[in-house]
Amino acid sequence: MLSLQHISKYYQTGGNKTFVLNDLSLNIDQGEFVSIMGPSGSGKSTLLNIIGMLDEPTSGYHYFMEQPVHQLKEKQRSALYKQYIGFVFQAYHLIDELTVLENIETPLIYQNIKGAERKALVADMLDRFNIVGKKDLFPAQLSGGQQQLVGIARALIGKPKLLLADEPTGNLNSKQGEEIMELFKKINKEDGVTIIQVTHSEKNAEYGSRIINLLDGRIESTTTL
Ligand SMILES: Nc1ncnc2c1ncn2[C@@H]1O[C@H](COP(=O)(O)OP(=O)(O)OP(=O)(O)O)[C@@H](O)[C@H]1O
Repeated sequence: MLSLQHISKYYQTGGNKTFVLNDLSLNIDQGEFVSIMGPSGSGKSTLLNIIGMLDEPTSGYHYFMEQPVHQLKEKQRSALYKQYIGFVFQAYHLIDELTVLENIETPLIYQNIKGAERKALVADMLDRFNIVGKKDLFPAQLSGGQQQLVGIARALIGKPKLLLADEPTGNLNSKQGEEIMELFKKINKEDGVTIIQVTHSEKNAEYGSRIINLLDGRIESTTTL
């Protein structure tokens, strides 16, 4: 599904190049649940953002769903993203002025899905995530755990093949975090959604089938569970 080959990313600081990712290669198959760990500054978010096409490497080859992402134009990349990828952020990134229902609906509007179908899809998602009663509330009226559920519902509404999550439980208490991890496990097992998550938590990482440890922009070790 995903192949990164010799990916590097550096920033020019003064006369020096600071490498955030250094000649990193990685393959991920459809159906995997991968956890990325590593100390602060080791390049985890940068790697996830490159996989999610929110950031570009300085060099290297990036293939996703058989497409050479490194050769695609911005418009083609964004079409690929919209079709296949859902992104969940630590800070939720919900739109404050929109209700729960409207936040979840947003990706479908971008995908030009008609009103009646949108309503049906959102209703299913609200039901599945047990948040029907919250549909007309605004994000500020929800707990952190509920906001993250909305963030995940929004990421999944377009039926992505790949779900990317950057510290999805970082702002949650351990019970809420566990619920999110259980939900990820279910999405991965039952719906076959491939998941790549960045986490600082050993416990959360173990929900995955493979743990990749980054150090200084390189893969230091990989553990298969
Ligand atoms: N625009 C930039 N200019 C220079 N350096 C940058 C820039 N953006 C990111 N970096 C550096 O890239 C490195 C990796 O950042 P990244 O966010 O990928 O790390 P991380 O492993 O996700 O860290 P954390 O666990 O703290 O979130 C950091 O040292 C950061 O300072």
